[in-house]
Amino acid sequence: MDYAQFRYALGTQNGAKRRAVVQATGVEPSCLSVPSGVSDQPMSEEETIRGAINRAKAVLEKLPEHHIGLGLEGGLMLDQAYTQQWYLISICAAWDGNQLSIGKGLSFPIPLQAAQRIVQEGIELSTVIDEWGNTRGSNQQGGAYALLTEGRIQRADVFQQAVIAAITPFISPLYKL
Ligand SMILES: O=P(O)(O)OP(=O)(O)OP(=O)(O)OC[C@H]1O[C@@H](n2cnc3c(O)ncnc32)[C@H](O)[C@@H]1O
Repeated sequence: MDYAQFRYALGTQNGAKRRAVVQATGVEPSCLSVPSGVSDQPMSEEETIRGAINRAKAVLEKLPEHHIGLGLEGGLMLDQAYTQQWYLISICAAWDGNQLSIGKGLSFPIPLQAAQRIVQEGIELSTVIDEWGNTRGSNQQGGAYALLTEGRIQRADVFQQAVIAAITPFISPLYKL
């Protein structure tokens, strides 16, 4: 399968997200910041997916000479069913002007202390992660995944899998049977 057959437009300038697309497709996307239309810190899976879709559609509209618009969105969700735990999620939406596809990356539990500060102080996850890791711009680098796992998992790698999941239906012949 040739993931490099398309020209991709990515709805952000974020370095970790750009690397994820390069790793997933083997080609450099055109990057343009577009509004997600959701809060800076999405607090549910539904809101995170909506932000990803908004970005994918907006960037393809702005860069119509591309085949696929990609929206990558990070967010938090509370698992009320089993663990009462907050999870970091990484979603990719892919839109070709006709068909929409969603890929979901690794869902990772975040410490209660981080979730409480985000909810109570209205701050973003990256603020807490940068504070704890004594870094700046962690969301453009390894992210919370890298801090929590001491580098075993990188934000770009998680989004890479989400991107592959989202674009494979446009590429694999098995979806056209
Ligand atoms: O530049 P854009 O594309 O907006 O990327 P972003 O990282 O700022 O924004 P997202 O919408 O993907 O994520 C929502 C918020 O969650 C934060 N966030 C998400 N995943 C993160 C991670 O792995 N590490 C640190 N912060 C993260 C992020 O910094 C935002 O404040």
